Amino acid sequence: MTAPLIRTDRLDVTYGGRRVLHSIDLAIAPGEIVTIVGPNGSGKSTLLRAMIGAVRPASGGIRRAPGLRIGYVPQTLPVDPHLPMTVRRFLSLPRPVDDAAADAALSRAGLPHAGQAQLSSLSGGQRQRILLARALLNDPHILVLDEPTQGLDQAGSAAFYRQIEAIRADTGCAVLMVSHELHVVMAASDRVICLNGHVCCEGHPEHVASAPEYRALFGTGTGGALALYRHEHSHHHHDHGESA
Ligand SMILES: Nc1ncnc2c1ncn2[C@@H]1O[C@H](COP(=O)(O)OP(=O)(O)OP(=O)(O)O)[C@@H](O)[C@H]1O
Repeated sequence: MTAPLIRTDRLDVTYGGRRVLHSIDLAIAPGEIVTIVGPNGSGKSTLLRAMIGAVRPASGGIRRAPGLRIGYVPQTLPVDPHLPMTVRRFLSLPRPVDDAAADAALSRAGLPHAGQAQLSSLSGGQRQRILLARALLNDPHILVLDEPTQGLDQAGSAAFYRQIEAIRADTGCAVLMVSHELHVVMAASDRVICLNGHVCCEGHPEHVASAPEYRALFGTGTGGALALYRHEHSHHHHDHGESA
């Protein structure tokens, strides 16, 4: 097996003595798309932030491949979206980038002509793509996205995840993202990890969607959407006999 880009080893994170992540073992291989799902407060953002080095583990380790470049997409725009500022200028904060790099990143993110647009004029979906473009500027080995489709409707989310898949196909980067919408991301994920302070279950998206641990957390509320997904995309679906 190829060496992972990032791996955690019995990772624990505590806030003020309260443990929010417990003994997480997780490895991301080059080029794979991994989605973390879990209820509110289950530690999803904390896990991402620990993996990029923004939160210190209480115990356990995190190993990153030497020279690893990470592209991080935060939940929301880190500047006031009403400030008068063009997209092009935003992409040069905090580090100036040349026009060729900015254009390439905007194209990859699916907004090739947005450079001169004002940030304030963008829709929620377009703003997410600008954040994605910014994360692509340093040609990352891995993209890390924290609920990138928050506030988008299902069609907008699906389009965003297709863009992520296209970027992976073009650049070969790995993707680690948090999502609430398993039924929307499952088509674009190689592996899903269901988190609730610890790893409840993981595996192929359809395996996780039908796992009792996942259903205990989320109920069967996505059953209809899953059926729709299967109907549309997997006419030859059959059970691979995986067990939790
Ligand atoms: N900086 C912090 N200081 C103290 N507690 C925090 C901090 N950040 C998060 N927490 C707490 O840690 C727990 C996990 O939070 P986290 O944001 O990682 O969960 P999440 O799964 O991403 O949640 P959501 O789905 O609501 O975004 C929550 O109980 C949260 O209140």
